[in-house]
Amino acid sequence: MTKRVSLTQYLVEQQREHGQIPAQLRLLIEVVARACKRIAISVNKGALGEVLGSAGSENVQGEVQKKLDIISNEVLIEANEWGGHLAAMASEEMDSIHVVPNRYPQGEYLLMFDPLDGSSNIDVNVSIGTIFSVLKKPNDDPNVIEPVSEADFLQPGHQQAAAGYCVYGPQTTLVLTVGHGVAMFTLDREQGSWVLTTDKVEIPADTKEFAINMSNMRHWAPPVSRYISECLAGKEGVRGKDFNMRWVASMVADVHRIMTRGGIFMYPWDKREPTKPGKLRLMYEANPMAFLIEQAGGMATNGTERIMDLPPTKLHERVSVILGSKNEVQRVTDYHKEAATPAA
Ligand SMILES: O=P(O)(O)OC[C@H]1O[C@](O)(COP(=O)(O)O)[C@@H](O)[C@@H]1O
Ligand SMILES: [Mg+2]
Ligand SMILES: [Mg+2]
Repeated sequence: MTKRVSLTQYLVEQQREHGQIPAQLRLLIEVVARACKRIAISVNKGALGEVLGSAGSENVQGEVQKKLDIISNEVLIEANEWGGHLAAMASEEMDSIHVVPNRYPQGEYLLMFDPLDGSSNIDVNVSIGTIFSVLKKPNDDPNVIEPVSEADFLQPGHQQAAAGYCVYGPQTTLVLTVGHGVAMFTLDREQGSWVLTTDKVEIPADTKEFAINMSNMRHWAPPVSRYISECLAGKEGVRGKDFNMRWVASMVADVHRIMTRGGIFMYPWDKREPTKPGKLRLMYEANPMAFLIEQAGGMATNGTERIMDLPPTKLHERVSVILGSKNEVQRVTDYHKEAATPAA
């Protein structure tokens, strides 16, 4: 029988043998993983646990909050605030940052999360998830006590110390990077433990599968229309191969499919609200997913630039997202560059 490796064992190995993560970060990830287990329990209760339906409130972005959005947000805050590894948290569901109260020990990390991703899928029993990202507080000199501010969070994605997501689907799976590859852990529901099920995830560079909300087609920019119409032309077109399409409408589930078998995911800028860079959030969705995708050998851009190099200007910033199999993301990015270059 092959030896089962738990999340704790994996993280301890990363810390001790490879010197890749400090103890504080290891403990912080374990707290987040425990919170995800609690969220999974609520998700699994469904109609029996009064967790379905709208909460009757709106978040800072004007989106209707579901009960599970609020429950998941509370679980993550409650689990993390007394852990002693954090200075503050920020969430898609909160207007501003949540500083760890000073009755609890203070840590040097900042945690950001989309507590419940794919909210429109909660009530219809389709896969949803939690996405998280960890940054280090810029001034972590223990001799200088400075209050945490929103500005501390505005670091580009390449400075993330860790990122991950948990997908609540037929299986509950935690996918994690601390900057040295990507590992997947499946929740053993009987034992209540995370078991390493895939190490060193690798996304194939080529794919025949794309994920985009096709109902927005008429609003897309020309490079996106060009790419998708070439995919749709199949074997007879310039690509010379048939493509398949998938759209779960939970970023976590769509990205998890790409992590597992490759593909390209796009939620690009479109003409509906030209001043809005995109629908997805840079800090809670795009940056952590870009970190995971790159760590698995894929690529993530906003059409022209690497997502993880974008300097954030505000907490709830939006961004255009193109990520997944390297050669396809490169192709869409090249189309954007060509479109921006005036013909000679
Ligand atoms: O319904 P649309 O426009 O296709 O949008 C789907 C996208 O919106 C999101 O649900 C946004 O996430 P939230 O549920 O956290 O707001 C993504 O997960 C998904 O990719
Ligand atoms: Mg989301
Ligand atoms: Mg959400």
